[in-house]
Amino acid sequence: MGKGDDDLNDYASPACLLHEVDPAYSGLTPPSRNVGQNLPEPSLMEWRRSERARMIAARLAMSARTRNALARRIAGHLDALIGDPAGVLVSGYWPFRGEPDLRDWFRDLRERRGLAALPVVVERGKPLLFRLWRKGERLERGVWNIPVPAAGEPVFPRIVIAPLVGFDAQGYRLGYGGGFFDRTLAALPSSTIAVGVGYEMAEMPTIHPHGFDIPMRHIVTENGIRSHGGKRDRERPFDAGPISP
Ligand SMILES: Nc1nc2c(c(=O)[nH]1)N(C=O)[C@@H](CNc1ccc(C(=O)N[C@@H](CCC(=O)O)C(=O)O)cc1)CN2
Ligand SMILES: Nc1ncnc2c1ncn2[C@@H]1O[C@H](COP(=O)(O)OP(=O)(O)OP(=O)(O)O)[C@@H](O)[C@H]1O
Repeated sequence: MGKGDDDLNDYASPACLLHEVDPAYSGLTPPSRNVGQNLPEPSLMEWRRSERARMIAARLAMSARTRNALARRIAGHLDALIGDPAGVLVSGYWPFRGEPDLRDWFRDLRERRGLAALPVVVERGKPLLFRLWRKGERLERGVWNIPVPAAGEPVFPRIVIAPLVGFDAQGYRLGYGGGFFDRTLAALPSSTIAVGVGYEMAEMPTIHPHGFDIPMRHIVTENGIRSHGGKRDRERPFDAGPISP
């Protein structure tokens, strides 16, 4: 995808070498044997760690060209989901470790009078805050070197787009393991619409959700939209209709 006014070019060095770990190395129980069971806490943590490594390695194994093609398809589904973005505040993310690059889509959203925001890590163990991400916004490197708006009052997105490492059939999202989006969604009004975004290959039978894991209202991959907001949505998982403002 193209470079823009707010591009930081060398941001993308991975914050860790997780993607180089061979999942077979961990020797953990395969996920299919654990579906529907309550794993003891330490082994669940270990299992999540190895699943993260496996998922990140798999997406980084795709070429940048393939990832960009998938990101364009994801962007098309986001358009169908959100409809007219005018006046709607949507939080996004600055892509790293092979996440779908939706920066062009966010630029386009702003051109259609939508408002974009980026998450800021305040501190480990605390909710994220969001700052407006306007055209020409000055970005600085935040925690883990992720670019964040350098200044601005906190804003409260109506739609939170959460990049995912894995997702399951219930709409639960596996992230990088900081618990940031769970804490953040718990702190935001319940009217906030959480949209998990990732590649179809990130689907897993279950992430073995904890009590604190908050399911996404929608999961968007290159294949379409899965909605988990209500009974009717669940019956028509690929026909969610636009989100009304
Ligand atoms: N592009 C993008 N930006 C984002 C997120 C995201 O998922 N994607 N976040 C979504 O939350 C927040 C950052 N979350 C992160 C959480 C953990 C690590 C990380 O590197 N963690 C350590 C291990 C941490 C631990 O286990 O305690 C590591 O992998 O080495 C990086 C970012 C805010 N910005
Ligand atoms: N609402 C919460 N309140 C307190 N602790 C939480 C909350 N949500 C998550 N945590 C803590 O965060 C840790 C990581 O959670 P989890 O494995 O779900 O992260 P993740 O969803 O993969 O990461 P992220 O959201 O940062 O991408 C958990 O072990 C838990 O202790």
